[in-house]
Amino acid sequence: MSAQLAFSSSHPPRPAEDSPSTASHPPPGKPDPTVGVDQHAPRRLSTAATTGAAELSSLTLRLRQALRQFPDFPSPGILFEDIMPIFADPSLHEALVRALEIHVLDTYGESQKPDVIVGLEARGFLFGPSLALRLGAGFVPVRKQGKLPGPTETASYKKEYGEDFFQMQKDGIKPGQRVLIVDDIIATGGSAAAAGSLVKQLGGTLIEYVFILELDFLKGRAKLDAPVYTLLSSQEKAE
Ligand SMILES: O=P(O)(O)OC[C@H]1O[C@H](OP(=O)(O)OP(=O)(O)O)[C@H](O)[C@@H]1O
Ligand SMILES: Nc1ncnc2[nH]cnc12
Repeated sequence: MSAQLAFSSSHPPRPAEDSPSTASHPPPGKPDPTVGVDQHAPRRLSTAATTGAAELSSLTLRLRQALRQFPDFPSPGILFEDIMPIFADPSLHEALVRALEIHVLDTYGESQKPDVIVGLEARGFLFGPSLALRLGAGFVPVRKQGKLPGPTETASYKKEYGEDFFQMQKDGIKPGQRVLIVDDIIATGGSAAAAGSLVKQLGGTLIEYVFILELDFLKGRAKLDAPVYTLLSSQEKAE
């Protein structure tokens, strides 16, 4: 039942760069790293990316140790993963936001990073806004039905222990904006899939889902049609 540390991602690492570049202005003599990348070619990580990977590894070890599990909450048979100790400790809170920042910058670089972080109610609100601020992105909430004023889009979903409706404000995302969805946990994937469909209904380009923790045995990522990254994976199926 113990949590396993993993950097779980469907992304290949970002191509090597010796100096920063953008899609329109790659460094002189270098191929544009965002165009025509051979996904299967072996890659050399830059010094910065290697340093980032080492820092990420040490941060996630600390984060994993902070998690607590509560059997039979909120209903019998559910092993509840409690992430709140991370937020009770400022140094772990900082470690979480820094780990996610490293992941996004190592994956997308400055030039391709998201315009908008979308966070899911309620636990996606705990770190989505801080991550957005670090990345210079906007933060837009996905809320449970009936909480947001003005015109909204609605999507229904089923989760590990119930059914619900999510909403976003129609003007929350401008067509073509690059969107990254964050939440604390992916279990069945129902919540995240509904959030992804809302982002697309609003015209956003969904670049990635990012979670702190993944309940691997529920195979929630199979419901998602964008890349998925989780800092930690955990919970083998309960006996
Ligand atoms: O992958 P899924 O099966 O959809 O489950 C994951 C979702 O369940 C939890 O939220 P919950 O709906 O319990 O609400 P809360 O964040 O308001 O506590 C969790 O924070 C995720 O949002
Ligand atoms: N097992 C679990 N622990 C914490 N949050 C959850 N959300 C859905 N399943 C969960």
